[in-house]
Amino acid sequence: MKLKDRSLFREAALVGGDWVQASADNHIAVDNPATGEIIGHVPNLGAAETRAAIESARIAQKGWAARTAKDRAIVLRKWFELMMENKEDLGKILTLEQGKPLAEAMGEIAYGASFIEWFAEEGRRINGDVIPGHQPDKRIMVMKQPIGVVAAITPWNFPNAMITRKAGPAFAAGCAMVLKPASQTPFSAIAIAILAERAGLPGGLFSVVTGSAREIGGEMTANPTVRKLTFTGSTEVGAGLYRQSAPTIKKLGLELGGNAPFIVFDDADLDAAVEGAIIAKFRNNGQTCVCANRIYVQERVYDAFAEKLAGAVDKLVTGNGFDEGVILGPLIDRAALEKVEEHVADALGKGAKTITGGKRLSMGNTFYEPTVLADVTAEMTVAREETFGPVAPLFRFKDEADVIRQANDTEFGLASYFYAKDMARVFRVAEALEYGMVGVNTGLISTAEAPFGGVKLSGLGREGSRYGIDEFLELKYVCLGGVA
Ligand SMILES: NC(=O)C1=CN([C@@H]2O[C@H](COP(=O)(O)OP(=O)(O)OC[C@H]3O[C@@H](n4cnc5c(N)ncnc54)[C@H](O)[C@@H]3O)[C@@H](O)[C@H]2O)C=CC1
Ligand SMILES: O=C(O)[C@H](O)CS(=O)(=O)O
Repeated sequence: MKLKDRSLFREAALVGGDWVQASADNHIAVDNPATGEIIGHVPNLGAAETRAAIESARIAQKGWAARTAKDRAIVLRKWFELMMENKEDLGKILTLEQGKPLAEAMGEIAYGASFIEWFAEEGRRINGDVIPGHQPDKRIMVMKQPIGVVAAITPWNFPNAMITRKAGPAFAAGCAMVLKPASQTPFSAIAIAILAERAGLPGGLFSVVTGSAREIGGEMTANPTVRKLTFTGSTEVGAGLYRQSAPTIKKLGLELGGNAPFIVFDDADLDAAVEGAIIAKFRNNGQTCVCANRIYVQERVYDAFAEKLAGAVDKLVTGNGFDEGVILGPLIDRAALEKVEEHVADALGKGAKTITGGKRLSMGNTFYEPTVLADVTAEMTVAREETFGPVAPLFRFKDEADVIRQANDTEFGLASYFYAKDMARVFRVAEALEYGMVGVNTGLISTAEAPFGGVKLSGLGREGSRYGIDEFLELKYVCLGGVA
């Protein structure tokens, strides 16, 4: 991997303003999911280093919160500019450790940086209220203040954007952050921490602690100095962190698993629906929490849609993310590929048919053909569990009532999508879907301007938009008496 700025690839963690190098006898190896080769090592840290990072954060946060919103915005704007100036290097580091094609990785850098840009602006509009008093001599004020020290735990599938979607509002609100990135993809986090230092973020305000998830998470959830925990990842882990945070009553942000329905009504523009399904299903090789996990097609257009979708899927090239023309990279690891194989085998065993794809590729242990399955039913595992891979299962439905029932038959509620032209239907279906987000005639909804998040087992809170900064603020009510 050739970088313009080699210093952005650093085998070290950032603990309270100090860089801790990976040692030969206590490190975590990081591999390239496309080839299996080791690309570097990071320190295997635990509770003691996490405690130190939290204490440094507590101290640094006081000074940071005392600065004006404009001062904080200037530093964040500089951080955004440095990310964009170094987009190619950051993209290469991301492709190397996560596998997505370089163009998609650079797209993630721009998407991730957009949260820093957005919240640099939002941070200057954290306004309170002055409310008419309830008695002649009283005046009521409402202040919004930073919650303080924030702990963040992020996943491997978006190693840049899932961090900046939290760090942007946290720092804009005047908070400090201690981050544990996914062990599969730490170098993207380290690289943006280097740029944060260059942008002028004070030492100790932002730590990146690599190592034992259980130990680091255990300290983050138990330490009373941490007033907010923000997590993106699986529902299972999120529920555990929720339990662990209860004794210290922390504010929680949970962006968890999904099981998105993608519905094609018989009045849909089928070519547009195919284009949307390709994005919603195969972005990041199907490894996003908002990926279409179930595709419902109304009976009258089922065969036409299935044929068009299979034709588009056959054009998707799978391979190493650094190779020209590759659209789909590897899955993150062998276990992810085996989960995809299990889902396909279960569906075929219960009567589904393969239209295209359906087996692993010989180029390595993490590559799987983009796949379309027909005649999928609710009894199959793919209907209930997130596949997190390049498999598009097609279900049939009769009418609106039938598909709303099927689409809502899940304990998840993150993203949902449907294609239809009739405006009355668009309102009826958007209102009936039990999800935090609904894409209408589009398969790509994620943007810094909009509130991202889910309901039910998909999590708590929203990230991005003007709502996202409230997650890092506390309201203070001040009652002024004696105002005669
Ligand atoms: N709602 C959303 O925005 C997103 C949800 N996800 C969900 O996450 C899953 C895939 O991502 P993974 O990284 O495999 O999820 P994961 O939940 O295994 O890991 C996520 C993060 O949690 C850490 N972690 C794991 N066990 C922990 C513990 N006991 N204590 C503290 N930290 C722990 C991991 O090291 C990683 O940093 C899928 O279910 C996907 O839907 C992933 C990305 C975004
Ligand atoms: O799945 C995730 O990790 C992200 O939330 C996906 S998105 O923000 O790029 O839609």
